[in-house]
Amino acid sequence: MNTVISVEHLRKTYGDVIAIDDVSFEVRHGEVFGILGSNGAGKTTTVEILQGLRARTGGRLEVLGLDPGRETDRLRRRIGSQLQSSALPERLRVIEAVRLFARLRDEPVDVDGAIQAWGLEPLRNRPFGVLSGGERQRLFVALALLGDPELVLLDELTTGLDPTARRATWELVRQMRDRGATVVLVTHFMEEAEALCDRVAVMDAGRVVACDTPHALTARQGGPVTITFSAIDGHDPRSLLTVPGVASVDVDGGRVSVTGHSTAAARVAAALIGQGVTPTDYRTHYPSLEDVFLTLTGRQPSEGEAT
Ligand SMILES: Nc1ncnc2c1ncn2[C@@H]1O[C@H](COP(=O)(O)OP(=O)(O)OP(=O)(O)O)[C@@H](O)[C@H]1O
Repeated sequence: MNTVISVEHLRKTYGDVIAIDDVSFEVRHGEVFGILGSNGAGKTTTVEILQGLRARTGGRLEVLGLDPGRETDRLRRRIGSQLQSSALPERLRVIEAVRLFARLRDEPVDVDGAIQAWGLEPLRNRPFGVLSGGERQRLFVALALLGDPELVLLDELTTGLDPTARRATWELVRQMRDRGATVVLVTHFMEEAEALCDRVAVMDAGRVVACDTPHALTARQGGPVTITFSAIDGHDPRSLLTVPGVASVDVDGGRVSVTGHSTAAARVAAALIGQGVTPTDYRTHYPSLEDVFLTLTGRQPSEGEAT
């Protein structure tokens, strides 16, 4: 699979502040790659260096075969980048914004096609200033994707959106990927990363502390699976300790709690049925990316950098 972005030992300092200490990762063609981290982890600095908006202090970097530090203009024509909200004047109409950005592309852009594709037709003549958060994001996605860039960089795309608008925006990201773009998505929403990303890099204090698929990370670092159900008269839950993969069995206030390897959930269910016991409230909690994040960094994704 082609490598679209290759980052090796990237470093960025601002005077005494080490924003990026030592970051390495690769992004492959056609994937949605997540960069996760709490506030101040170095995510924005990383994606700004990737598109040549900031100079690196050290390390090697290649984006679409180009050096963002030296070949910035050539690179910018091939990538789509999400704007910050403040980047558009309040009175600029949606259609005017799309036309303006279309002119910045080398190749002719089908403006009406873009308006249709991203559901902007009803908003066509509305000024940017009156758009809702979700409508703005839709416009930003459309602008980032004008001219079908090979690589799209999105930084905190859904911050400030309500759950419905957030899910609608996730759909837009999936559409980008289906059109063949490679997407780099900066987020501190673990649920978003789990829903969208093929692979994620977890950043903490200027370093990548893990990089893999969400599934591999949760299987490796998310901790055990927990199974709970109500104790049943005449059944000794400790008999489950002999089930392969089970690590512990506890009974507390009539509630049985079993922990173990991810394969234990199915095996415990089978063992219970074999013992003639069928709990009606059998629940399984699989570790999530949030658990992984906590294990790896010792903090919640929304927490700031420890000082
Ligand atoms: N221009 C700058 N001058 C000095 N320090 C900076 C500058 N830009 C960023 N930093 C510092 O570098 C570190 C990384 O910042 P960055 O914005 O990349 O983090 P982030 O992971 O994107 O955080 P957030 O989720 O809050 O946006 C932070 O400690 C920040 O204060």
